Amino acid sequence: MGAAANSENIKLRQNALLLKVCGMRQPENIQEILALKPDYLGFIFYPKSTRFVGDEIPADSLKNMPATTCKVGVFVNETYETIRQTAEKYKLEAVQLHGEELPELCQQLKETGLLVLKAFSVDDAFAFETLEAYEGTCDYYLFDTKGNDYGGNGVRFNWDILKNYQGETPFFLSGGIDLAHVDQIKRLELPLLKGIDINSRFELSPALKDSAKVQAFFGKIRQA
Ligand SMILES: O=C(O)c1ccccc1N[C@@H]1O[C@H](COP(=O)(O)O)[C@@H](O)[C@H]1O
Repeated sequence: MGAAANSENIKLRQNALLLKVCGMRQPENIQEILALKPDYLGFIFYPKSTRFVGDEIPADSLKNMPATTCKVGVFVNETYETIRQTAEKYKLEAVQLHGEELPELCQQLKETGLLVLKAFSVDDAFAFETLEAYEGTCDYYLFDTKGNDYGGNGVRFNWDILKNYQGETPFFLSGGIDLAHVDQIKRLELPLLKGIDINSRFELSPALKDSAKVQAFFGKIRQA
């Protein structure tokens, strides 16, 4: 799917929470999750992650994905060139920058037509002023829990802190989200919350998603 078509799709679905399943790797498992029609599917291009795609996914296998699902590459402190080349190779439509990437890199990548999600590690001391420099440089923020690793820690942060967010960029909620959290998510009164990202809490083993559990989550969250 091209970037323009993709942003059109996202606009059409902007009233519902966008659902992203991250950390995919095995081709059969990818097909199982695609059958559930996620809005975004994430692939980790961070070599130190247990979910690193490595060579397990032939670049070709990501080329023929349904137009309704946006392919996201997750990167940690990579260069512009590496991200661009990887995006080209795997035909990614979006990039999630999950390290200490600067606003300039977000802007540069956005200008290429890629959708840009910039992740921030949140704890009770998170300084929302940090985000001011990123306004307008990315399409979404992604608020994840500050933990030992860059991502995939499986731990939630205190969502109440998001009431302090004064910015204009819409965001995804991430970090340890599990099936049991659906009701709490639905009660959140955060107008700029546009998407939910699930990952390690839906796994049978690293990068292998439990499709029945993902289906249960999607079913509950998509219920009016
Ligand atoms: O999942 C990983 O291994 C990972 C590694 C490096 C950067 C990001 C990573 N995953 C992202 O982490 C968040 C939260 O995941 P979890 O629910 O806490 O397991 C999610 O956005 C993933 O995209």
